[in-house]
Amino acid sequence: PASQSSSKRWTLENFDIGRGLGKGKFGQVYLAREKSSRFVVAIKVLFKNQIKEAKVDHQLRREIEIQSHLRHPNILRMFGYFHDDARVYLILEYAPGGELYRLMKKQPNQRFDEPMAAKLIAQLTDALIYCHSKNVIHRDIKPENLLLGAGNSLKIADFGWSVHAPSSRRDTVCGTLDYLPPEMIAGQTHDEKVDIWSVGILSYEFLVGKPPFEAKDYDATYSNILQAPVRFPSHVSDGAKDLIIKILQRKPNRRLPLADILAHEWVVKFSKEASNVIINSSEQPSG
Ligand SMILES: Cc1nn(C)cc1-c1nc2c(-c3cnn(Cc4ccccc4)c3)c(Cl)cnc2[nH]1
Repeated sequence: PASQSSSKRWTLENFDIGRGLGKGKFGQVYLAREKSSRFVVAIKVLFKNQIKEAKVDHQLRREIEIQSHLRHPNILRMFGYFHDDARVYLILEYAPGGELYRLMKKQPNQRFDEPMAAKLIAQLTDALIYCHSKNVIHRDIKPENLLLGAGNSLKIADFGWSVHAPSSRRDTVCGTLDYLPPEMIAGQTHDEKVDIWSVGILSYEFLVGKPPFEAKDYDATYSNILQAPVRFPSHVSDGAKDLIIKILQRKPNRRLPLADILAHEWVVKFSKEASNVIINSSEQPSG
């Protein structure tokens, strides 16, 4: 709503705070409702001392700068932010479907059918085409950073790692390596093609239920990302295999461009088909 322009001075007084929605490394997200408009949002609360200790305040500033200026149906909106002496509050779009990986874990065999996977891949690709058109690379596309809006629409959240391309990562990678391309784990300069690699990893994970280079430990994963051939279970169709192999090319320039992913026959065919995904009906708000 126009009244929620990001230039308005917000304070906690403007909101009724509801239940906790989730926890991240630096803070917690709460359901909230803006009092005058009764508009429902998610408020991410981050502690200033933790941010300073971890020296990620530049990352937070970048997340705010980037996410508050992006406008796309598959990118979680940031409506504004405010802070008090101890905390920073990000006013974010509320995604009623919750975290994508939870929905995936609920499916039979903990993976999506081809129509659902193709729909998610098409939405993710569309959002990244938009980001790259603004010279923004996300760099941290993984199931934990994907939420579900109304109608199981995909929402990219958490731009904490996004930068303007090209870039050479200075901060140490923490958390899983599974979604990072060879050039990033080797600490080389990288560009927006790192996000294409993540689409390939996620495409595999949506259809198989786990990422292709997953291994028992960090070093084994590292080695797999750099040299292991991608292996597919027999239930993965030839069309899906063709797409994923064309995306997961170790040389960035050989990767299928995002526009060609959207136009790939498997994506076009299945993103139009109805999917029988089990939605988290218990969590859908009534009405
Ligand atoms: C959970 C959940 N269940 N249902 C039915 C809806 C949701 C929901 N969660 C969100 C969330 C949400 C919550 N946690 N997280 C993870 C997190 C937390 C703190 C820092 C970084 C990342 C995101 C958001 Cl931002 C935005 N919208 C959300 N909606």
